[in-house]
Amino acid sequence: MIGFEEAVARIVALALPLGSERVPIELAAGRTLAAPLMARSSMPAQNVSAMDGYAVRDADMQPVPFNLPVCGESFAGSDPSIVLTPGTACRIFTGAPVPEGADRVIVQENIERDANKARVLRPYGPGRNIRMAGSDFRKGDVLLQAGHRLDWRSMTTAAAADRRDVEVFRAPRLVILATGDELAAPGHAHERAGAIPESVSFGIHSLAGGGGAQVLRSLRLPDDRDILRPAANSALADADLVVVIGGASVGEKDYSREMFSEPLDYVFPKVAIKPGKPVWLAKVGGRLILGLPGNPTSALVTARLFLAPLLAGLSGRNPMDTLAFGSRCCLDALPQTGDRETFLRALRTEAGVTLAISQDSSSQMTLAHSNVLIRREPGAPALVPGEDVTVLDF
Ligand SMILES: Nc1nc2c(c(=O)[nH]1)N[C@H]1C(S)=C(S)[C@@H](COP(=O)(O)OP(=O)(O)OC[C@H]3O[C@@H](n4cnc5c(N)ncnc54)[C@H](O)[C@@H]3O)O[C@H]1N2
Ligand code: MOO
Repeated sequence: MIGFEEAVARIVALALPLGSERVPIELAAGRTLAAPLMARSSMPAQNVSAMDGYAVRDADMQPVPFNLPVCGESFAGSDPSIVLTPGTACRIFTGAPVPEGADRVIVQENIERDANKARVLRPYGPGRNIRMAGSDFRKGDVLLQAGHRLDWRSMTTAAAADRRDVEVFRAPRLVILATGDELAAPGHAHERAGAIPESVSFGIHSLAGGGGAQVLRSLRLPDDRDILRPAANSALADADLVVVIGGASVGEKDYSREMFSEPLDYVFPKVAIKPGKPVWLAKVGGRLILGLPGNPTSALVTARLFLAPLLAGLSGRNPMDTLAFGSRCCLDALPQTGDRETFLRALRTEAGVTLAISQDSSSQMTLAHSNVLIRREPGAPALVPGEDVTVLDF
């Protein structure tokens, strides 16, 4: 059985971008640029005022107080070709074109307006209060490099480039299949004896969306081969990646592998980790199938460790960026690790990390109260409180 590092190495080798497409900027959030994004025009396009006040010429300045007649006004969006008549001031607002000939903008707090006159009352200081054309970026500048993921901050930068469409890597299409006779839609489990709420797909859907996938559908299926097989085949027909939840182990109704008609070409059939040993990844044609164990904590831990880097790579990002391990002081004692690499659920606070109250792989309560995984090597010794441990955001 391969270990965690080898499983990740195999994912990195096969998680390559699925190609690129042009999308309207309003659909580009969360996508990764497939080409550099160049500015169509300079920002600002002309010299603009940084403040609300009056544009003046230095040659007209006198010891305060003094008066200047006000001729004209410039608002954000006004005609940029306006010229400042010598011996006058122009009323101006933040973001408005600075009239040709003006050297500075005096903020209105230093000026008293009296009908057509601006009376400069106080010394206005050395600041010119003018943003020069191209001072943020210039026409043709590369604002964002290929490989950059458009987050909420860089979406603003991208839109500022004045491009209607952007070239991004294709979002991996995902189908989620949750299997198990016992599963009911949340809100309906109590209606049937033996049923439990199908919960894992909700976590996986959310992780996948945040990871850049387009989730085509998420289905809840019984352990019935006649129902599983067509669902599995149509998932493979539509998706780049199918995520199957449950049935990964050796139970008599564990059909997650045999529900696919075509033979599975395993990337790995299981991994020596705890929790989540039955996790598997296979190729069928050009598609991928990731089988997650049904136990909710096992499913979410294996999704964090393997689905996150897989989606990153398929959508044009570096898979290893999702596996940035750090080090933290552990406030609890840790037991010796068994023969599998172990990922303990824990909560990070300013003081350090504390173990989740239950380390059972079926736990769902603790998922909401954990935000890191503590990674421990196989056979790692017991630790006393206060020692540093390796952690990953969870
Ligand atoms: N004899 C053995 N038994 C088990 C082994 C083993 O090696 N030999 N492995 C254990 C390990 S480790 C795990 S993890 C589980 C994984 O089993 P499956 O992937 O086959 O999961 P299921 O049997 O389908 O379900 C396990 C558990 O999780 C609940 N479940 C399943 N899907 C969902 C869902 N979508 N939402 C909420 N809860 C779900 C299910 O009801 C079961 O309680 O196998 C061990 N057994
Ligand atoms: O992988 Mo299982 O997660 O140990 O219950």
